[in-house]
Amino acid sequence: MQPITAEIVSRTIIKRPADSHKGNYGRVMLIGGNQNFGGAIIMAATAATYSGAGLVTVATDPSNFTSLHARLPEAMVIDYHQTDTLLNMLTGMDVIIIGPGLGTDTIADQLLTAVIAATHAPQRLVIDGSALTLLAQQPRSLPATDIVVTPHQMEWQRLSGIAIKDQTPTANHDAQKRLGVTAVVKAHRTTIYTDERVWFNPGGTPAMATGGMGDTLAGMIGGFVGQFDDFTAAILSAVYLHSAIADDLAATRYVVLPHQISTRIPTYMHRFSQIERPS
Ligand SMILES: NC(=O)C1=CN([C@@H]2O[C@H](COP(=O)(O)OP(=O)(O)OC[C@H]3O[C@@H](n4cnc5c(N)ncnc54)[C@H](O)[C@@H]3O)[C@@H](O)[C@H]2O)[C@@H](O)CC1
Ligand SMILES: Nc1ncnc2c1ncn2[C@@H]1O[C@H](COP(=O)(O)OP(=O)(O)O)[C@@H](O)[C@H]1O
Ligand SMILES: [Mg+2]
Repeated sequence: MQPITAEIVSRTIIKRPADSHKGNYGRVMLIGGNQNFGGAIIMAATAATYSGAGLVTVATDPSNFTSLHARLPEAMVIDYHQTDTLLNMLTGMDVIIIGPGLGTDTIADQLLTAVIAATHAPQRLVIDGSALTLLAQQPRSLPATDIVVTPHQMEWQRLSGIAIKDQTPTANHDAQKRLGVTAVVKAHRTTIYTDERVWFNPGGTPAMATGGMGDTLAGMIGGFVGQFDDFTAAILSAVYLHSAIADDLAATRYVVLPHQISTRIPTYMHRFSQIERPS
């Protein structure tokens, strides 16, 4: 196992070319947020936007439109029941994040099936939260493109079949290879599995044990993979920064809330982009 290092992050988050525009930094669609879990998709969309995603569209239940706009006017919205419109828009997206607050009812299940079938390379797919539970209940063949799953230990148990107590790096890596996607297994010390390697995140604090913390990470990962070409490095950088920001906040706070992390992402990205590293 290798630790994610600050060097990886500073090599990944580079200064933006002056001659660039929002179309260069990722069109990201987030799909989730049912009538009960609107907060999850709002937190994920907030994190994606603060992570630098060029254009953010949220496909969600219409009951979330007003609160989303009040928190995040930068985001566009679409009713996720309008499947034809959604799938049409999906073709123009660089990154699709599905699952935060999606729920596991029939509508959610059908939506996941439709989105997986419509996603094609070079689009990048982030599967989180309820979408992982649905995938565990009914496996579907995934498109041949960059895909990352972001389960916590219970979701990983459902998806991989490995009981939490048996989730060793070796067992997890075998399961990741079977699934054929990058896996971010979230815990106190999050581990990341690619075909080649196992990484661990050196940061993280129990001050992060708040609902929405993983939704925020999913949004960060989506924002980063939409901007930075190296898929693995973008994921590792998001995982590292998410907990590095939390660790700094936890130096003086008992609890860290997800939105407190999101609002600080641009400052941390700026800091890492200023560090010159030999390539
Ligand atoms: N404000 C909101 O709208 C929120 C919505 N959420 C959404 O709710 C849906 C269900 O997700 P949940 O994760 O709550 O429910 P799950 O039922 O998938 O998992 C939670 C269960 O897993 C257990 N568990 C074991 N190890 C764990 C670990 N390392 N980390 C976290 N939990 C662990 C917990 O104790 C709990 O019993 C998802 O779509 C999620 O995005 C949650 O993110 C909470 C906040
Ligand atoms: N004790 C802890 N130490 C380090 N990180 C933690 C701790 N508790 C939670 N986290 C982090 O918070 C996030 C929680 O994700 P998740 O359970 O999916 O949250 P949610 O679905 O409520 O948004 C993960 O990134 C996890 O690593
Ligand atoms: Mg989660």
